[in-house]
This record gives sequence, structure tokens and C-alpha cells, in this order.
Amino acid sequence: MTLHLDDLRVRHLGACRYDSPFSEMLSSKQTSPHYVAEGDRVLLEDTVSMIAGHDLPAGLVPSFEAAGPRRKIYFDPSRVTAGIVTCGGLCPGLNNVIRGLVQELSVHYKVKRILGFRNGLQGLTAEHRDDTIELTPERVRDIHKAGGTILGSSRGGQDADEMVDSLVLRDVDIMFVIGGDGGMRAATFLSKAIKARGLDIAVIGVPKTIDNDLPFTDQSFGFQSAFARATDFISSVSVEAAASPNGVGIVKLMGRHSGFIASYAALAANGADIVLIPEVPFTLGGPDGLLAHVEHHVRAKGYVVIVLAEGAGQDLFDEHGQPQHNGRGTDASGNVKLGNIGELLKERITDHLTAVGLAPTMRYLDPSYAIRSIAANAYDSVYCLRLAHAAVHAAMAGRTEAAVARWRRRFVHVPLSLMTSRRNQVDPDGDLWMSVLETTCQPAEFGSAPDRESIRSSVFSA
Ligand SMILES: Nc1ncnc2c1ncn2[C@@H]1O[C@H](COP(=O)(O)OP(=O)(O)O)[C@@H](O)[C@H]1O
Ligand SMILES: O=P(O)(O)OC[C@H]1O[C@](O)(COP(=O)(O)O)[C@@H](O)[C@@H]1O
Ligand SMILES: [Mg+2]
Repeated sequence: MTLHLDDLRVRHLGACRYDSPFSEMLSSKQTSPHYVAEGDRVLLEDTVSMIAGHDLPAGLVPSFEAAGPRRKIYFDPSRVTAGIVTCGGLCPGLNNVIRGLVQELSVHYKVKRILGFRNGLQGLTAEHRDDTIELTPERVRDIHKAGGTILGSSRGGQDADEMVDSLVLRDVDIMFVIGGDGGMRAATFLSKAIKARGLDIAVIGVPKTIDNDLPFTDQSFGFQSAFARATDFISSVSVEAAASPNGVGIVKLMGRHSGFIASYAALAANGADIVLIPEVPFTLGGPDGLLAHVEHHVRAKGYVVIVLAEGAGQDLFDEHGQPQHNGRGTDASGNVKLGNIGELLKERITDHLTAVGLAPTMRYLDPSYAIRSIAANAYDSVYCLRLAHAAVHAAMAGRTEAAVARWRRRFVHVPLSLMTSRRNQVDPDGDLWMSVLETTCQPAEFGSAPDRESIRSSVFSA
């Protein structure tokens, strides 16, 4: 899919007529290596060959609107009511984003009324719309020290018109939706329903996912905290496996469709022999299969450490007739329930090593929620704060149906439709996966797994 400049344009509610509290500070600002001035744009692509491939003048090359404060704003801050909601799975930094939004709205724009809708988008239904939390700088002062979200979160779909009714009834002018792909999709429907009713309400998304599977954002907030925590589990399993006869250490990490956590945590721990991710299918049997490779490690050095993303090897459930581990079905938000690949591998590796006279000592860890329920680390805390600032500036300037994101280290506005147009995945031909292969020394492929070509060609085609 090729993107054009028009695909990257963000919707405005109207002309900006009010002076911004930042207007004086901005009067002398110009674009520099460390600042993108109002009106300037940030390139979608960043290599000479990609830019040259467009054969377009610089002003028409695909680019994002830069985020940041504007000299003039759309809303009169003294009359604004803002709403905030967090949805989907937890992620380190949710409270930091809430805190950043509240502080920026209150301290600089002097917004007086900020409502926190509770328990995800469920909080915008008729049944729950009156049960909001009044958010003030005092109320949010210390919330960043804890994981989770003070607003609560949930999965499951809601009716867009009912949500718009809630915004109207609670006089909300600006709605911040902190969510993943599901949340961004819901925010898109919400924006479209608002537009269809001719209402003057801005919807700004703050993309959230520990899986790092949202596109057009360098890395999502909380990702670094989550993979750092995951690294601890890989180190523990490595120590255990190395100290056990025929030790097999397996760590199963979150990552439904994208193996970023597994890849980064494995690189950080630098002790994994094998990394398995959804983007690179593998076979178990045969001379080049995973089991033969595991056996090779156990024979050669006495143990093996495997890092596994939960979405890896899902095709194996059908192949090996393992209905007991096969997830099937979907959760309340329509996310596919996965088969438990960790349990499948545990069984198959145990059977194989036992059959070849290397009965293993299995050390299996599934840290699951332990990696996403923690507070944000220092890096993510800064990142969350800056995203929150960008979100408030975007909303006050009347941008809507847009998310804020960091793209190539600059903060930008991304149309919500783009945020849900594809999934960010580890590219098996990209440099991240190459680093994983260089570090683990595992073969590029275990056997000739099916669907490999289709996965390669569908990954991240921006
Ligand atoms: N297809 C959809 N249509 C309408 N709302 C959706 C849809 N998908 C998700 N949502 C809403 O987004 C929320 C979060 O989605 P979910 O997939 O659970 O998490 P995430 O936002 O982290 O991806 C859900 O509670 C639901 O309200
Ligand atoms: O048990 P839950 O809440 O459905 O969460 C499990 C899933 O949530 C995730 O953390 C991602 O969730 P989101 O899409 O909400 O960001 C996955 O890695 C994991 O599979
Ligand atoms: Mg999701």
C-alpha cells in the first residue's frame, strides 16, 4: 500500500481564533534538528532511495503534520470540558499519560473540568456515563508511581452513538482515548459519529500497546518498561537451565501477532539460543526442524534457552492435532484467542529429548501479566509525558480523528484511519530480526514452514 500526502492529512474542526498560552514562546521558534516549527511536516520515509522513488517535489512527498503547541487555538480553554478514557489491556505508563494530560490541560490551558470515564469505553455507555472521576492536578499528582490505570479498563464493543450521547450529556468538548488497535478503531467510529451529527467535539488518540503492534509510531509507550521486565525472566530461566541436566529453559512472552517483546527482551538478555515469533513460522520435525535444533544445543552445551512470543507457531495446533491447547474463538473485543504454544512446545520437546536419551529438566516460565502491570520506567515516563503534551496541544488546536505519535523521533499527528490500517510486525527481512539471528545464531528458518512467503510479503509495507 502506497501512501500519498492526502492520506496523511489530519482533520481540523475549524479555524483557530483564540490566542494560545504558548503564543509568545513560539514567536521566535524555527525548525531545527531538535524542533519542528508549526506548519512544517515530518517525512514518512527516511532514506534517500525511498524519497527519490516518489519523484515528487519536497512539498508533495508523503509527510505527517508536526505535533506541538500552536500560536492560535480552536477552543476557548475557559469553556472546555475534557474527557479521558483508557481501554484494552494494561500497559506501563497509562497513569503517566493521564497525569500528563491533566497537568497540561490544567496548568497551561487553565481547563477547569476534566472527567475520567471509568473502565474503558464501557464508561461511555448510558449505564455508566455519570460515574466519572473528576480529575485535577492534585488528584493525579502521584499516580505515575503505580502500574495499571486509575480509570480502569475493559474489552468489549460499545455503540458509537450511545458514546456520542454521553459526550453531549456530559458537555465534553475534547475526548482523549488511550488505547490499542481496538481503542483506536473505537475512537475512529466515535469521531465519525460525532461528525455525522455535526458536533464540535475533538477526539484525540494516544496509542497504547505493549506488543508494539501499532503502526506509525517508532515504539509505543510502555514497551521499553515491559521488555526490560521480560528480560529478568529470561535471565532467571537461563540460570536455571544452565544448572540443570539437559536443561531446557522456555520463556513465553506476550505478543499476540508481533514478536517485538520477545525479540527485544532476547537481545537485552543476550542469553537466548532460539527466539520464536508469530512473523516467522517454523516446523518441529525433520532434520532442519526446531526439535533437531534443540537437541543439537543440549548435546553441544548441555542446555538450551528458548524465548517465545505467545502468537508464534499457531499453525502447529492444527498440524499436530492438539485441540486441548487450541484457543479458538475470540475475546469480547474480537481478538483471536490463541493456542498455548508454550505448553505445546514443552510437551513436544520433552517427548523428543526423552526419545533420544536426553531426558530434559524443563524450566518453563510464563510471566504473562507480570510484564505489563508494572509502573513505567524513567524512559517511558518521559515519553508518556511528552505524548500527553502533544495530545493536549493537538486537541486545543482543533485537530480530531487523529492520534499523536513519535515517528522517526519527532512527535506527529497521525490520522486515526492510518493507525488501524495495518499491524506493525517484526519484518523477517528487517534489521531487528537480523540482529536476533546474529545474536542467537539460530538458522533463518526451521524447516520449510507453510505460509512463510505470504507473511513476508504482508509485513509492514508502508
Ligand atoms: N471493532 C470495534 N468496534 C467498536 N469498538 C471496538 C472495536 N474493537 C475494539 N473496540 C473498543 O475498543 C476497546 C479496546 O479494544 P481492545 O481490542 O480490547 O484493546 P486495545 O485498544 O488495547 O486494542 C474495546 O473495549 C471496545 O470498546
Ligand atoms: O488477558 P487480556 O487482557 O486479554 O490480555 C492479553 C493480551 O493483551 C496484550 O497485552 C495486548 O493487548 P492490547 O491489544 O490491549 O494492547 C497481548 O500481548 C496479550 O495477548
Ligand atoms: Mg489490541
